[in-house]
Amino acid sequence: MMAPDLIAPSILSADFARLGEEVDHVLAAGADIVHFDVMDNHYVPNLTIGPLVCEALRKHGVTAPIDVHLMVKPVDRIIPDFAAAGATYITFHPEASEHIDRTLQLIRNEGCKAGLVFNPATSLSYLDYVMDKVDMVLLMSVNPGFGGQSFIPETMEKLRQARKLIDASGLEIRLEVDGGVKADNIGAIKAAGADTFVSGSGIFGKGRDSDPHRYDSIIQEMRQELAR
Ligand SMILES: O=C(CO)[C@H](O)[C@H](O)COP(=O)(O)O
Ligand SMILES: [Fe+2]
Repeated sequence: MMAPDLIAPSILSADFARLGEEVDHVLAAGADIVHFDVMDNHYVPNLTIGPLVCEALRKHGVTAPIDVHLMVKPVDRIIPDFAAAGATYITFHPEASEHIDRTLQLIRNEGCKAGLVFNPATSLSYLDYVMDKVDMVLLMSVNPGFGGQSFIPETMEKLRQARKLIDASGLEIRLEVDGGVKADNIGAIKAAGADTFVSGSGIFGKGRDSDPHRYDSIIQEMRQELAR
């Protein structure tokens, strides 16, 4: 049985000068979880935000799950800091960890849900011996590092493969997709097997200054596409 759909706005495309307000607005508009992109200018060619910002969102009053997508190498030493800062999910790229099994266990031992992230050219075979230590499989539908890129169509077939693996495992594992997700492709992405949808520029893209109800209408449109 498929888990309920979750819409996860990526704050990478939010207005960082008003981050707390942006997160409040998007959650009030009906988003389910907050996708938090952490980039280190080493594993990926961009630099973003760390545990202090995650903690600041919790202090601001955000109670929704925070989905921390680590694009950092090495990965292990930052995990306890994110757990202490209030992360709910912590996902990482297998290429960024020397010991994937150990990193997954570290995340769960810190009290968070653990996930593996697959770049467009990364094989799903990384799941082979760790399926029971994973709460989330995240398929990148762009190469990581930047918001606003186009969805890579080959992701659809990979999603179908990942859905089969998850269903065959009988475990409760979310299948998330990240990169180029918009209202006009979210329905097809769900049909391919995803249940958790990250969208950055698709939600925050134009800002809400021109239309204060923009986040409500875009999330409503996504929900309608998911319900078809
Ligand atoms: O992990 C990411 C990039 O590495 C972002 O989550 C992703 O790109 C979201 O942005 P958009 O929806 O604009 O593609
Ligand atoms: Fe992401």
